[in-house]
Amino acid sequence: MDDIILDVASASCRFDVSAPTLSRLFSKQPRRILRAVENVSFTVRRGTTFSIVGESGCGKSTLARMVVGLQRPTQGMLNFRDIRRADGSFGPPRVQMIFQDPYASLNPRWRVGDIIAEPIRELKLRPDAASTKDRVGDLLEIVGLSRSDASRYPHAFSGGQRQRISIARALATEADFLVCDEPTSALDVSVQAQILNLMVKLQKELGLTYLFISHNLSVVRHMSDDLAIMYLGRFVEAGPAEEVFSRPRHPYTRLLLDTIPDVERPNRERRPMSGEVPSPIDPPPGCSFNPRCSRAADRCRAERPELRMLGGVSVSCHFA
Ligand SMILES: Nc1ncnc2c1ncn2[C@@H]1O[C@H](COP(=O)(O)OP(=O)(O)OP(=O)(O)O)[C@@H](O)[C@H]1O
Repeated sequence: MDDIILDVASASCRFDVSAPTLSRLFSKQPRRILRAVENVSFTVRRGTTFSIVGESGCGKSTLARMVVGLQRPTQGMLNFRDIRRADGSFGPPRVQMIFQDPYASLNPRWRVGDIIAEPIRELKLRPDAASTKDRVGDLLEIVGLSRSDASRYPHAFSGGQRQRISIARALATEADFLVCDEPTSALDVSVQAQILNLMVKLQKELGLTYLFISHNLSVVRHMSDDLAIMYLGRFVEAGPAEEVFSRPRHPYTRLLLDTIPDVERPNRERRPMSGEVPSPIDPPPGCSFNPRCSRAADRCRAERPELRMLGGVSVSCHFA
């Protein structure tokens, strides 16, 4: 399946973080604009996983929130294309978000069965209480829990099980497109793998499309079809995941790759990520990565490199 389901064109999100007007006028401070996402373009193909990776504060969550409509872009467009579903209906995909902290996103006072049934009732996806209950049971089994878990409360479950409940609730809406914002980063490594495997299995079985956000390249390594590396609000490298992993062209991508363990090369030297991400309010001139780049030259400090295509991958580096 190669049809485009999401089209993002030159999307930006800027926040005005100036002091309140009066105090700004008295102290003659200029306006302070934070560029959380700057001029980002990409497409997501139906049934695939598009991953966005970058350090904390690079704008991943803001982009995810724009995709689900929780944050308006200040420029550019984000468009979901109509799709034909298995039941024959035609229309925009149903989009749901899965958050990092499954406990915070589940109402602790509700039984799990009610949490999962709520969207089914709200969207009138089942004709009566009995078939809703049946569907809840099916969903619990689909995510690897048991039907009897419906009567328990969220606190009775482990972090990994709670994330399974979040996934079941998202699927209860008959979602086609899941925006997953660091869905495993609050979990132990072994549990992370179980949740990722579940997501891969569900994608295959249900034809789901994922926009997967992570700060950790190793998390997305085995599940991404396409990958974008984000730095200070911009994509610095984007393309087919295999190509980016096997031939990273941007120095920042290489740095991110250097920080993750490689089972095939266990003795490889692993360099820790050094330096701080500059402020998105006052980004450095030229390439925003230049203060941390070992290869930075005068040109990098003066001129911002545009994204250009190199072997099927777009890269913004003067020396790629
Ligand atoms: N509503 C807001 N008002 C002002 N600034 C914001 C707002 N939301 C996000 N930001 C800023 O935008 C930048 C990008 O934040 P965002 O949360 O998108 O990054 P992130 O890559 O998801 O980081 P993290 O992984 O830590 O959540 C940060 O500097 C953040 O402080």
